[in-house]
Amino acid sequence: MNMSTDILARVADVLESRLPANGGNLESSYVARLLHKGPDAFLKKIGEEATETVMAAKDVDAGADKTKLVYEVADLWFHTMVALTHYGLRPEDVVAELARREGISGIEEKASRPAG
Ligand SMILES: N=c1c2ncn([C@@H]3O[C@H](COP(=O)(O)OP(=O)(O)OP(=O)(O)O)[C@@H](O)[C@H]3O)c2ncn1[C@@H]1O[C@H](COP(=O)(O)O)[C@@H](O)[C@H]1O
Repeated sequence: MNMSTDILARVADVLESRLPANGGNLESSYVARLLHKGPDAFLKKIGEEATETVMAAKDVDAGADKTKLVYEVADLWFHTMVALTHYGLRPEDVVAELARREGISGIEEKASRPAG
């Protein structure tokens, strides 16, 4: 693993420790509270952060600096990682899927799908 995937794995370890089953502390942990509230709460956050990402990208198109876009994508990745944690998945699963797709053109992949 490299530095980028190391940080994803370390954050995922912390997120797992916040699961209700692992005694996540509702007093001190934002993640424990979000996981405790359940899917509706963190899936709503993913929708919000995706929208904020789109808005930040449009701001870059209009001349704004790119820092806000990085913040919003970090918020989006973080909240998707909370969802992965709830569903018993890891960022390594997503990285493995991207690795599987590496070098396969999207156009080629779509054309090879069964008709119908
Ligand atoms: N990467 C993050 C991270 N990114 C964003 N956030 C929090 O996500 C929350 C939502 O952000 P918003 O700007 O949408 O805030 P808001 O509108 O006030 O939030 P809502 O009340 O609508 O949910 C804020 O409280 C942010 O601080 C994060 N909280 C935690 N982490 C990671 O998760 C770890 C565990 O966090 P805790 O469980 O809180 O200790 C941390 O050590 C970090 O590594």
